[in-house]
Amino acid sequence: MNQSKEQRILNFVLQNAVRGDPCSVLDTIDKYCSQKEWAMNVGDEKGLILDKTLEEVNPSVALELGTYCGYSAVRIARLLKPGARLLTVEFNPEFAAIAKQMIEFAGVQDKVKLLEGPSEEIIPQLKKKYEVGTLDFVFLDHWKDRYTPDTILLQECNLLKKGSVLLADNIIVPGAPEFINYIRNNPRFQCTNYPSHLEYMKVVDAMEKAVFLG
Ligand SMILES: COCc1ccccc1-c1cc(O)c2[nH]cnc(=O)c2c1
Ligand SMILES: [Mg+2]
Repeated sequence: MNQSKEQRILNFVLQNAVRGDPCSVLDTIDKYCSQKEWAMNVGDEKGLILDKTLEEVNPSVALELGTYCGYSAVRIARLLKPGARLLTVEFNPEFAAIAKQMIEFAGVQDKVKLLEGPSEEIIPQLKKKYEVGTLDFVFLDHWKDRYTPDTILLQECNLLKKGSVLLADNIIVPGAPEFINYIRNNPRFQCTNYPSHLEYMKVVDAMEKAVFLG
């Protein structure tokens, strides 16, 4: 059975990156996906916006919705302070299996907990099953039509506190117009738009930061 693109990306990392070196893993994925096969990693340009937001927030507990191959999980985990942790949610079992290996190869497995399943099922389990109090940072990078319902669910589950930061990918492409309408018209969030480009392409994209005001 021929390999998936995600398996080819992982194999390229296993053969070309330095085990235990997150930056080497990120650079190797970016090299493969810009030169050989495009893939929906947040990438190096929008990745810098993610880095800067993480350095501002310096989260103790971070949540990622949409793991894919684990690129942004590695990107986030490499910047976490000692004792801080990332919970990352992936619905697709094939992607989750690839991401698990990617995270372990990068050596950040002690900081990352990969949760396989639909976000709408996992979010309500975070407090009791995964011992989460509140979330300092949430990266939304999954199905665009889940951005709004999952943001509402995070609030309903009391997982956000004053100052919690949401960062959403793909505001332009594929686009999340309903989320933008919801979050920018919601007085409980302070929003900032970050223009950028679709990963590995000259196509315009953007990220949106939304700070929960409590
Ligand atoms: C499967 O579509 C791939 C694609 C095709 C064209 C343009 C954008 C995207 C795209 C880019 C992303 O960063 C994404 N991030 C998370 N979940 C996505 O579905 C996603 C899709
Ligand atoms: Mg994305």
